[in-house]
Amino acid sequence: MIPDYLAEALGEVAADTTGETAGYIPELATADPERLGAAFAMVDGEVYGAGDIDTAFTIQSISKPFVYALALSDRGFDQVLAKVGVEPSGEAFNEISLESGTGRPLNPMINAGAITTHSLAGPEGLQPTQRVERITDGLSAFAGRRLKMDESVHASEMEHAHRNLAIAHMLGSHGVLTGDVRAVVDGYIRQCSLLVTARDLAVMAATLANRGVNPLSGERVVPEPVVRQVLSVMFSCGMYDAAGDWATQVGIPAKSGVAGGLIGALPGQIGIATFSPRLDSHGNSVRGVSLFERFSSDMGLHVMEVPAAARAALRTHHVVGSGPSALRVLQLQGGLGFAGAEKVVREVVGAAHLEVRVALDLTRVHSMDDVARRVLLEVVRRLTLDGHEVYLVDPEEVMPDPDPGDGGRVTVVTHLDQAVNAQDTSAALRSRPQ
Ligand SMILES: NC(=O)CC[C@H](N)C(=O)O
Repeated sequence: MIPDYLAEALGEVAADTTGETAGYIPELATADPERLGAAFAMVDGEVYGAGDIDTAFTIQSISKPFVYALALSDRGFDQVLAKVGVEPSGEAFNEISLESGTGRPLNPMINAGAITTHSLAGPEGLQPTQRVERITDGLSAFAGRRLKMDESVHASEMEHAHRNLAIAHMLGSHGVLTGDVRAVVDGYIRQCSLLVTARDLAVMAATLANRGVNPLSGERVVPEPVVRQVLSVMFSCGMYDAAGDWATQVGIPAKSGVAGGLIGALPGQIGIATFSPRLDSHGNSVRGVSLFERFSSDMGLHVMEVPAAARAALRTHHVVGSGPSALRVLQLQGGLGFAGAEKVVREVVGAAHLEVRVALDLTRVHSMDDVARRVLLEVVRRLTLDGHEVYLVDPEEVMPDPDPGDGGRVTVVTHLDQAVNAQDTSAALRSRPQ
């Protein structure tokens, strides 16, 4: 089903031959412009694809968020943020743009920031070759397999690296780069010359979506706070001077590369990668952008769209029985976060006509985060203090340690009918065994 959907999406963009392969790197200019592939990697490791998802090409700027993650992990936020900002530049990726005064690059997604970030990967004092090794190891961990370098692309790009060398010398003049500036540029271009496939990139993106744990290998590659930082910067800066359009039209943290790769990562959901070498004026893959626009609207992936789960957290809200033993039942569903739990608060706390007996039915809830748990415990506590009898229907025990404390009392049952039929909560119902 999903591969068919992907194949259909590829079919819809294949006719678009607008754009050009990257002309400023001779090796890339000769790439087959018709190559086209798309891959989804779920956070549980399932990978789907269609088209050229096993064709190797150089990662180029898609390496930038991953090396940024390594630098943040290796050197800490303070050291990295002192050298590289997080503001979108609104300029082309290879603009020689530095923050006035500090000389600090505006963000790690443009070349100035990425060259600086490259120099911050690994512990201080590494030799350039050791730093490239650290980066190769790190990006291989994100992919879940050993990545190799395309020496001919590296040589071709190094031969024409005038802009990157100019940027690096500007960084050196501000003390942002120290030591052998040319060696840093060479290392950065080696990082960009690592060979990946769309399948690899989808897994790398899924590792970010999966809080820094590679869903295939199970290896934790970087800590969660680093992932949040990287995804945030991808969202605001990943598509260079098309970042504004991207945020409104697609709305997924993303990163593009001039060899035609494009990735998107949605926290807790999915890693997406597309491959098509022809680029638009921003250096982003033309067909790749079209595919992401379609994925975002077809699957409701835009981060500003309310996920279905949160919208429908409160499945039903009804009363069973009548008179003093009537039971108000609130049936919740899906993965409960703050938004879902807040709906329960709105329904019951301070409600004008609320039955004495209230049941929160979690039978259809598959998970809840700590915020949701704390909100629901507070609801139970308040209802108890207001004189209500509260039941928690929780057959799968998705709510850990349901005791509200502070005078709150809840009776945990495994089936709703146990709450419906209860006459005397102390005798008829069992609490969760201690
Ligand atoms: N946007 C890109 O992919 C640019 C990467 C390329 N290696 C460069 O530095 O110019």
